[in-house]
Amino acid sequence: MAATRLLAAVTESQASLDGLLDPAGGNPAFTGLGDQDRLLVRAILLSALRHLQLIDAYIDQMVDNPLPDGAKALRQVLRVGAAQILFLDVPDRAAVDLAVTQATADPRNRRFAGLVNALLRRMGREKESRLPVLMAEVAAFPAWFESRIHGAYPTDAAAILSILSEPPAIDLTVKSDAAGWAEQLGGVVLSTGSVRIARPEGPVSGLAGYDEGAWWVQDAAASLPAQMFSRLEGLDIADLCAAPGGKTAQLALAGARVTACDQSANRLERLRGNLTRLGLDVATQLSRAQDLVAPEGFDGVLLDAPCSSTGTVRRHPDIPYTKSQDDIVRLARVQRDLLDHAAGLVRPGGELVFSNCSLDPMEGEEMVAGFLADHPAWRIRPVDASRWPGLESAITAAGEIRTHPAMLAHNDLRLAGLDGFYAVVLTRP
Ligand SMILES: C[S@@+](CC[C@H](N)C(=O)[O-])C[C@H]1O[C@@H](n2cnc3c(N)ncnc32)[C@H](O)[C@@H]1O
Repeated sequence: MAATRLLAAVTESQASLDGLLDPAGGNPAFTGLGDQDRLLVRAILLSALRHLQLIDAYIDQMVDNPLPDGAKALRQVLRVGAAQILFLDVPDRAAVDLAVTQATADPRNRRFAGLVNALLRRMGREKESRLPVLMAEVAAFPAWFESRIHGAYPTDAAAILSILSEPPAIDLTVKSDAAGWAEQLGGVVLSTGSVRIARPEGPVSGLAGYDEGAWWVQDAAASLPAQMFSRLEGLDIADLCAAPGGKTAQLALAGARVTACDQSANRLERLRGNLTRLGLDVATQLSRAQDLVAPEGFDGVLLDAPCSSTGTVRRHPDIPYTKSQDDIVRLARVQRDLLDHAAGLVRPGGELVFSNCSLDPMEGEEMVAGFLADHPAWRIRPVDASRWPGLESAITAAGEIRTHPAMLAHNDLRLAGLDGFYAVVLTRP
């Protein structure tokens, strides 16, 4: 029941999956479940959303008459059943029985219980032969999303779209001894300094080093912006959109005096908890970045701005269904406002690092070009392309960073890929 209700919330009401599944304040249909059921529901939702276009096309091919628009509740039951049958290690019989029970329990679906039973059983019988054909034929994501990726990455779009349906590896930013932690956790050290491990069966909090605060989870691409300041030790640095604090931790670890600001009390609380576990000390400020007043200014400012997050679809497969092109336009405006304000907080000669996890140039290269056109004395300080071996292609001609998920390719898909990120260092005259 919970899975169909939550899938409906994402696909029909554009609710964020992270928000729905948040242990503190998430949807009661999820938070009220026991641990095992939560794991299963999460796995069903991730699989259903990663393969939603394919699942829908499969369902549509199997019914004689197209499901009417009014049959939304029925489609959610079929999607949840199909996700288990096609992509999860759940016995087909159990997935079919559960779907039929659900259909029977809902007055809107009761008369379709026979259809649910027949369709899902047939899916189980035929999947071996039909799934590969559908995978080759059906576009993986909604048209608006695919078209933005094709427009921005004409040569890499196919590789990007293909890896976006894969669950990502886990990258850890370690306080020290990356080689030692890689050996202990069975991972590899990336050129970013991160330790990459294949996704463990259980929660990461069960891994060695978690309790002692030796590392934190942070995609390798997300670890780049904080590394881009030319100097941090002993400097005053503001982290304007800081929670949950991955970049704040890097800045503090490098010896900066950090003021971590976020507009969300809950998320700032999470940041404090994370920094406490890591034994790192920073000042926190609950504030909108636009309202932060600092007459003395800062030596450096990090603006890791809110964005469409399209670079993180591997871990947030709801994004193509909860965001739209209009959101990208709106968020680019928000980012520009925040960037203008952030610029005013930088001391003369200081650095402003702007970053976000969108794949869309409108929220990155184009937005920053607009800022530079309006602030002609500001400059990009180009990143040295040899700094992170293997990521040379992530440095733009202007010296910005532009990563995408098809980078850091690996034969073992469990260890491949990178979040999409944009980052640039801007210097104040
Ligand atoms: C992409 S997340 C930041 C991730 C964080 N920098 C990290 O590395 O862990 C964006 C954050 O910006 C915060 N935020 C959004 N709009 C804001 C604003 N106008 N002022 C301050 N914080 C804001 C959100 O609450 C969210 O925590």
